[in-house]
Amino acid sequence: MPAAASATGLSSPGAAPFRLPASGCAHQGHLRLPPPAAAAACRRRLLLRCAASSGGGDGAGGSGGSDPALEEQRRRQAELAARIASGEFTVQGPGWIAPLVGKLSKLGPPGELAAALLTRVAGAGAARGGPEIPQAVGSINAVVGQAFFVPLYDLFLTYGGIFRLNFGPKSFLIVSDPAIAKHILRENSKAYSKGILAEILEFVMGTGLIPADGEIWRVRRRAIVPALHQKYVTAMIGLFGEASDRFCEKLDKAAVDGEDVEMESLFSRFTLDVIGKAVFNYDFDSLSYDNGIVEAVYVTLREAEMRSTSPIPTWEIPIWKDISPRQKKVNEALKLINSTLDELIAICKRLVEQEDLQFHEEYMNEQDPSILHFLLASGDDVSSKQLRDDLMTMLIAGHETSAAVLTWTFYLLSKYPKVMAKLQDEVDSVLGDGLPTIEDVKKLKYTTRVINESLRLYPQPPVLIRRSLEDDMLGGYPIGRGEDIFISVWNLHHCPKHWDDAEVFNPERWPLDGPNPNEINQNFSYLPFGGGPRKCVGDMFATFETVVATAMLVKRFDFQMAPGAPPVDMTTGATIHTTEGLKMTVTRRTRAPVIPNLEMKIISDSQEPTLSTPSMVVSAASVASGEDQGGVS
Ligand code: HEM
Repeated sequence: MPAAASATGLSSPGAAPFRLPASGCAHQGHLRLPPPAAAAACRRRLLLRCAASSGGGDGAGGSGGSDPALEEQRRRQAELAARIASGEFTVQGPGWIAPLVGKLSKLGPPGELAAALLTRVAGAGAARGGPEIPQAVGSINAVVGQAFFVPLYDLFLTYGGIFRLNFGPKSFLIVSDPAIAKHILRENSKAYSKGILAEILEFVMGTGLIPADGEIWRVRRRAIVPALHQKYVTAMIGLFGEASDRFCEKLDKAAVDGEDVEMESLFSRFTLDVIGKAVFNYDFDSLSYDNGIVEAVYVTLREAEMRSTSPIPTWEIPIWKDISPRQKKVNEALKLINSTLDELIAICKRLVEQEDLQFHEEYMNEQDPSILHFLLASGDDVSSKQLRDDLMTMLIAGHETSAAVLTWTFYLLSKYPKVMAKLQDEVDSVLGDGLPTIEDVKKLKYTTRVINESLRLYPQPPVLIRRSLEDDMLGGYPIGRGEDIFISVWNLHHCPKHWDDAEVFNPERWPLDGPNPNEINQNFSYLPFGGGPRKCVGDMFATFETVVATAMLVKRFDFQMAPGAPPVDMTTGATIHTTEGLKMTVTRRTRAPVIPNLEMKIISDSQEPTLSTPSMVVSAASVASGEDQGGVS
């Protein structure tokens, strides 16, 4: 269970956002930072606390032995801690800023511009003479070579639930406090836009639902949400099962050939196949083939990820963007995707025109249950460009996220064999030989908890991005319009104050008979699908997809890290990737032979079951396949 979710603390002036331990380590703004020696002592205490709660040990599952990835993570944390303690990131804010901003503002437009710049560099609080948000300045080197959200965790432990981070002229507010996250995402969501995210994604998603703001977002959200109705999501379970079955065939071949497999790329292909069918009824079949369109999708995705992590926007440099081979490739990929989407839209339009249409709330075309079909059948009055933007957005939103969840779930399962054993027990008792049904999925409660817990440890994406559209108060601090904000879901999900043994993969922390954990019942300490009006529209879809895939894969196979596999480290794009893939050895599962007992049902030649005693069953199919006799299911 989450540890006590206190949202009051020492790091802000009023109703402060996050309370660090009663050691008084949290600092009240950059004007009151302790001297480096005190910071070092404070930092050591924090580290000790975190190390004590760090996972990799036995925990619920018992990985048995130290995890090199965790060791490396600890080493980096200690290194960064030493740099924080040395004062490298700490700026002492001068008290002359507020009066100077006041004077500059009175000097007409040039003065106003200078005041705005100074406000941006110094922070809104200082510029307004109000309490100042704790401030850290980083050298870009602090983030290079590791996923950028990792050092933010250490800074969070030092500076509290909201602090400012400056990289040269760029300034960001880092939010790791549930109450502030709730304020931005839900209570005052209208005052925040997608900011940088919209700018970065414009080239691929245009005004699709993720980057869109204002009226366009409102209209498109209202059109798209109804398409993911209960009946549609239930129908998708069949699709998840079929795709998982194809995945199993692929793994089966590798198991027979004794070849190790790189699971991260396979998960990516699996989820691409699923989302293509689900959103616009297109079979990428990327698990079987590499073709032009699959490559085009990946070129585009990698470009989006590169743009979201690159410090210099080379793609905006006028001549460079026309002659750079990389940009040419991206443009060609986009052209191919757009023409494919246009073709799919045209085909679907023809189908809808020929249909004897009776549109209603849970409308679904049995042959083509895709979201595109629903949107066109609903008479959605939308331009082809907007429709394309929406489809592209869902393709990307529903692809890499689910793939990343599956990747990290299987990594965690390989580290926690007891969790894997319990998971396989549940799956064996629930799933039969056919594809899972909605009833089965509802019974896969532990499997669902495994996914919930994997999403806690590896949230996808690890940060949510916003920009303030007006002045506001965050955790008692005034902030100005135009602030770029990162809500660190990673920090929220790893906060030692909120979670017992925060670093341990422990699906048991979520009771099986309890509600499905979400941002509401965890009061914004757990945000796997965001929160407020911009919450993910595919949360149910994605949960069922990852549950079905996990269940079907672990039913058929055992998974271990391959001998000599590279260490599994994190890197960031839009989601958390591994640095060098997830190389695993996959083996067919063998199960202990079932010894028939007198309580078992005897199957006659005619396949009509005759009961020798009133209760139990051995199915003819399982006898024929040898499943229960140590064979392969
Ligand atoms: C495990 C898989 C998934 C995860 C972890 C996930 C996570 C998220 C998160 C955290 C957000 C909120 C972003 C923000 O507030 O800035 C979001 C938004 C969104 N997601 Fe997902 N998502 C997943 C799967 C899907 C799928 C399968 C679809 C489509 C079928 C989808 C479609 C969207 C869309 C359209 C939005 C934007 C909603 C809006 O702004 O109104 N997602 N997702």
